[in-house]
Amino acid sequence: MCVFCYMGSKSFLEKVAEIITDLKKYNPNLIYVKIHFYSKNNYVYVPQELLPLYRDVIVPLADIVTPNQFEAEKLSGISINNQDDALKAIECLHTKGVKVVVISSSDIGKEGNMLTLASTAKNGVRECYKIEFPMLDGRFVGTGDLFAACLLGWIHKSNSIKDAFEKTLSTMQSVIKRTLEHAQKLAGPGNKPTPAQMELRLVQSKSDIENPKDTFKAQLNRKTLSQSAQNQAATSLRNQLSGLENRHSSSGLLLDITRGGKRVRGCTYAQVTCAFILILVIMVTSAMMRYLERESGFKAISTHSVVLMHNSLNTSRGNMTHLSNFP
Ligand SMILES: Nc1ncnc2c1ncn2[C@@H]1O[C@H](COP(=O)(O)OP(=O)(O)O)[C@@H](O)[C@H]1O
Ligand SMILES: Cc1ncc(COP(=O)(O)O)c(C=O)c1O
Repeated sequence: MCVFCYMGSKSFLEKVAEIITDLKKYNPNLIYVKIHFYSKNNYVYVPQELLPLYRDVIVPLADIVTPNQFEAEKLSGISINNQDDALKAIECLHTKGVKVVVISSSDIGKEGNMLTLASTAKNGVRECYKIEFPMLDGRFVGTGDLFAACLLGWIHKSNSIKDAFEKTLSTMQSVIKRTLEHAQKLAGPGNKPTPAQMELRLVQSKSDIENPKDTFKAQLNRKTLSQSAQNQAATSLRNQLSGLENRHSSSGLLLDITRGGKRVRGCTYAQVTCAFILILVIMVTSAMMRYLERESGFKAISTHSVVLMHNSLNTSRGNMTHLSNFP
């Protein structure tokens, strides 16, 4: 497993992409998690010009991403104002190839609440859960990191997104409540805690991290994608398919047969066309034979066989036939 978060420079990011690609080649089971990277509370950590690199190179390499609402908007280009928008943004990230998309926080729930969404994509099937809870009054640092770490740990242990999501939320809320209570005690009545006083009470929350309480139940999101989102998803799919066609036409291949990601056989357009013409010629010749036999009383016989070799198509065998005059 491999987790990356904040990277502030283009060359670092490019190197990360290179390393992940290499590591995945050696170990296809490697899980690469892209956690939040960009911003919090509308504050942007990384240079704006890195966004295209994150969006187009880094995210497609990731198995799991855990953006907050603002980052999900930036990565998908979709402004998230309600659950339908959130589903569109999630769909967009899935179509980039990400298997698990979790929006770690958003303000699209009920007034005063935070809403989180966790979605998986397996064989084209989407499973999306949501959990809503009250937003506490305070700015916390490191919550995105803790969220991603807990989620990854539980996905690894239980292999169920629902279970991992519920346990993660339970830990988060325990840690945050403990942190806020402690910070308010330190600050004194009526005072706003300082950022230092708001430092997450991680060590004190060891048991809540190891054994989360059974406090949160994730609801299956029964809301289906709106027509526009479906169209958008279909467009992405079409784009993907056209990308596939381009790849084939650029390699001159019509058909690729792959095993373990490696092309084991391929046919060019020319090869497939030749095969079709040959089949057509054989069918027409044989129909002519039958017709001439019927009309003339002659007998058509096959005198020899010719083996037609076609380099990358399977070897095919066809009969060359001619007419013999029998008394
Ligand atoms: N103000 C808050 N009130 C309640 N929970 C919070 C609050 N801020 C963060 N959290 C918890 O932390 C998790 C991650 O928070 P988020 O704000 O998405 O992190 P980041 O923006 O750092 O990626 C949320 O799912 C939530 O459980
Ligand atoms: C520069 C920087 N600031 C703050 C954070 C903490 O981020 P968050 O509060 O979103 O977990 C990180 C974590 O990656 C970071 O790299």
